Amino acid sequence: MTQSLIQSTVIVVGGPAGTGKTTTATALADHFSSPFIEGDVLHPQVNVDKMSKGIPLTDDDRWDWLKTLSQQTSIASLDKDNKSNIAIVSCSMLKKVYRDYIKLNSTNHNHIRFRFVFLYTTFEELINRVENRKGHFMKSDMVKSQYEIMEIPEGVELVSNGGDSIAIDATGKTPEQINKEVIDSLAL
Ligand SMILES: Nc1ncnc2c1ncn2[C@@H]1O[C@H](COP(=O)(O)OP(=O)(O)O)[C@@H](O)[C@H]1O
Ligand SMILES: O=C(O)[C@H](O)[C@@H](O)[C@H](O)[C@H](O)COP(=O)(O)O
Repeated sequence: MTQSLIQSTVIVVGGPAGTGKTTTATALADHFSSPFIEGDVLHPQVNVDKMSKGIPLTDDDRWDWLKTLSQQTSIASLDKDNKSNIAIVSCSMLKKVYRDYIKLNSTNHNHIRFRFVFLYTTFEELINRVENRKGHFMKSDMVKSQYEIMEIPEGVELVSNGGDSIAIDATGKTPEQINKEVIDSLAL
């Protein structure tokens, strides 16, 4: 695939609960003047109910949600009124198979460049942040299951090796530092 076929870019900001997805995605949207879609808003009510009770989602609960967020963000990136030709979405995308699924289920994956920005930090920091977060269905008892299944992008997944992903260790960094590191690493 040559660069000339690329019409737009979808940036998916991921990582476990409390890692800073919404904070980073909002800052990226501001930087690029691009739309930001909060992935949690696209869950069907049945998923929200499950997570609210502290029950982790299964892969079968996730596929339709991942497809929906991929397609809505792809459409937003291609919208003729979106001059940046970039759209941003937050999604935990904890496993490689979810990242692959998001890309393959886009409306037009041959013409959309994907960038998966995976943020991670320590388990203790995540627990602390999620416990202090108000008004969200994810409670801190869900962080353990997320941390256990989390696959930080590595090897051929990385942009530096020809892939679509960047992995950012957010530990001890301010949102501004993280944002700069992300923008420098995106290779857009
Ligand atoms: N780099 C950071 N350092 C310290 N706290 C942060 C940082 N990034 C985000 N936070 C805080 O952590 C909490 C979770 O951030 P949020 O962006 O909502 O994460 P997520 O969307 O991944 O769940 C919020 O209270 C936010 O203000
Ligand atoms: O920021 C958060 O609170 C979480 O990351 C939240 O977004 C949740 O994890 C997913 O929406 C559920 O999906 P998974 O079970 O696949 O993480």
